[in-house]
Parts: sequence; C-alpha cells; structure tokens
Amino acid sequence: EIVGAYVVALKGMGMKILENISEGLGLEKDFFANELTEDNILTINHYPICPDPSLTIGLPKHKDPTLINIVQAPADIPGLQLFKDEQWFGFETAPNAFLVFVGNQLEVVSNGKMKGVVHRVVTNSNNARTTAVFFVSPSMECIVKPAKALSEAEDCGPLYKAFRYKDYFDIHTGHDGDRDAILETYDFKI
Ligand SMILES: O=C(O)CCC(=O)C(=O)O
Ligand SMILES: [Fe+2]
Repeated sequence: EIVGAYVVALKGMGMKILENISEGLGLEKDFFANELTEDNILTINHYPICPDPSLTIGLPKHKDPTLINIVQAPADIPGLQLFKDEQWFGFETAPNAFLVFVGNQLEVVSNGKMKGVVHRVVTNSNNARTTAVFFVSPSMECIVKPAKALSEAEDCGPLYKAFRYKDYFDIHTGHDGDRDAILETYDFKI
C-alpha cells in the first residue's frame, strides 16, 4: 500500500518535472504524456558494506537507458559519482532530496540539448547504502526520435536516428549501457 502510494507520487513528480523540461525546451506542455513515459519501474538497490572498496564497484559506469531516473539516496552515505572532464567526482545531497538524472532517451528527444549523465556507484567500508530509483521510460514499442520542433527549429536536422525503444534497450542491457556501443549501433552523429 505504501509502495503503491510512493510510486504514484513519483510518477506525478516525474511528469511535473517533464512538463517543466518541455516548457524549457519550447515543446508543448504535455509532450511527454504518452508512450514516451509509459513504462515505470521502482527498483531498490542495496550496497552492503565492502571491506575493501578498491576491489569492487557498486554499479559500473553507465548512462541511464530511460527518459529520466528519480533517485532517493541517503544524504549522509556517499556512493554516487559523476564522470565529467575525464574524472570521477562525488557530491553531497541534501537530506530528503531527490536526484533527477537525464537518461539517454531525453538526450535523443531533446536532440542533444540535454545530455545523459555518466555515473557509477562506489562501495564503502563503513556503511551499507540503500537507494530507491524510479525509472521513467518509453514503452517497448515506442519509437524514440528527436522532437521535430527542435530538429527543425534550429536547422541542424535530427542528430539522432529514430529507433524502437525495445531495440535500443536490448543493446543497452547487452553492453552494460556502454555509450560507444550504443552510439555505433544507432550511428549517432555526436
Ligand atoms: O543507487 C544509486 O545510487 C544509483 C543507481 C543508478 O544509477 C541506477 O539504478 O541507474
Ligand atoms: Fe543510473
């Protein structure tokens, strides 16, 4: 019952965030209120205490295969790291804050205006860490492509090819979210 209410609230928050993003991108407010956001999954990740964090990683380097991910993580136990300028860095979060990650599908739909964030989770030797991650994804049959309004408005044309989400997802899971493998398959031009 509680998880059900939590998921409904997360979906509502996700759609609100996407409404604001569509507005920021200059798209209609309800641009994402369709099969682009139809598939929603709540996962719980548990990272046990690791005696020697140099030997193992919690979650390897990846970009999320979704439109957005909403992460609730304990503020006082570090773990998440972002990859920027060829290096990893951790960051602090506020208590009870949600982290919103841009996934690959939002990168495609926004025609590259928003970039999927490369991240990983490291382990630590002092505390176990548990996080809740809500995935907002297209349905498997959804055709994902750059929003026409964006590719036409700037004369740059679509920077990504259209694809069926299931085809993308199968490659993503087969390559652990490896960016290059996905870019190669879809001939992304960036
Ligand atoms: O557990 C976390 O801190 C992040 C998890 C994550 O990146 C994911 O599930 O895609
Ligand atoms: Fe992730």
